[in-house]
Amino acid sequence: MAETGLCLDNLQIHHRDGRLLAAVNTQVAPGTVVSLMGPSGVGKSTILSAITGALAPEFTCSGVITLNGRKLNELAPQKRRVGILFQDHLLFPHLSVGQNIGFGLPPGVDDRATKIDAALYEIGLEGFTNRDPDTLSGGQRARVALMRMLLAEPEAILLDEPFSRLDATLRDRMRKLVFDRARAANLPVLMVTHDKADADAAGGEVIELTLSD
Ligand SMILES: Nc1ncnc2c1ncn2[C@@H]1O[C@H](COP(=O)(O)OP(=O)(O)OP(=O)(O)O)[C@@H](O)[C@H]1O
Repeated sequence: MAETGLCLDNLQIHHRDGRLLAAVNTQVAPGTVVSLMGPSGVGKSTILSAITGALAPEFTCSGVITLNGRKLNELAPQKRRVGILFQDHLLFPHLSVGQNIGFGLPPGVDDRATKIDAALYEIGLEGFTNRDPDTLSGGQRARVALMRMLLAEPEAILLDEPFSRLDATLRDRMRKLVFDRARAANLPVLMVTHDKADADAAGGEVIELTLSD
């Protein structure tokens, strides 16, 4: 049977000139979190880009990335079914909150307005459909970004320091929301963080990357 979860089998990222940037070999089981830590510039975000298919042309990657037995390496980003959350909780500024959420829904899905309303209700933002994203607080933006990602029904979640800009109370709430949702949906989560408390809250394996010479 094909292996479930997210597997990074000897994933190596090289600069175009051949220098090694980062290497990682791990398996993230469904419903668990693996934390990627290490100094600034060690290549944590670049590893996530290799998984989403958004690796900058300055880099190449080798090794095999599989998600629930599907090899991702050559797949177009939109076919990988990997969701990612960033620290800036990037929302489309020219779209309303409802349209931002709706962006996560697969095209052609029925009853979009009802699904968007239900999603907003679930994150405590009932009635926010027509609001401009710029009028939201950081915590509200974070929840909208999370919902938009989940509605796309990803098979794995990548987190690039999504809690780092939130204040302590919101950070706790957001961590719980993300980890609970991932566990409930049995999704593997790979989280980049500088904050040991994030890794402690996640409770899974911690991989410490070190700078190569
Ligand atoms: N698009 C790019 N073009 C060229 N170099 C890049 C690009 N993106 C990142 N780099 C370089 O690759 C290295 C790794 O960057 P990356 O963002 O993956 O590190 P990181 O470990 O996530 O750092 P931080 O913790 O500061 O976010 C850095 O030296 C960075 O300057």
